[in-house]
Amino acid sequence: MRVDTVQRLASTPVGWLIVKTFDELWAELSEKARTRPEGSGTVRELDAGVHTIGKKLVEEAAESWMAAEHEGKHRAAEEISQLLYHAQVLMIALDLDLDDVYTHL
Ligand SMILES: N=c1c2ncn([C@@H]3O[C@H](COP(=O)(O)OP(=O)(O)OP(=O)(O)O)[C@@H](O)[C@H]3O)c2ncn1[C@@H]1O[C@H](COP(=O)(O)O)[C@@H](O)[C@H]1O
Repeated sequence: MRVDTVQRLASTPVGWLIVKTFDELWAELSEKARTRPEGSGTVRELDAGVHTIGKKLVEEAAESWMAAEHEGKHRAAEEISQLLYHAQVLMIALDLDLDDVYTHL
């Protein structure tokens, strides 16, 4: 593990370690969309289009809900991370910036 990653590690309320923040994921996915590296699932998903991304988003929302009700908060956190990932992919597909969303918060 890289030294800067170790330095950023911190305990969370659910006892996990932070390895990537929302903003860091956004920067990474934006770069992938720009450079289109081979083997990137994000590039594959962007190429599949808004309909496919939207279905993944709804699927992860449902899995987050089910995990929250029946599988406990650790599993819910895992599913919510996937929900955030797919939300970011959908934003990139629509050429939305973070500020376009933040303005509604
Ligand atoms: N955080 C994610 C992430 N979350 C979810 N996914 C994708 O979404 C899929 C989850 O959907 P599925 O429900 O079908 O998968 P599953 O195996 O059934 O998992 P469960 O939902 O049942 O738990 C995963 O297989 C990944 O393809 C993600 N793909 C990528 N990332 C991040 O995005 C970065 C860039 O990824 P690439 O573009 O692939 O390089 C990576 O470094 C990761 O940090």
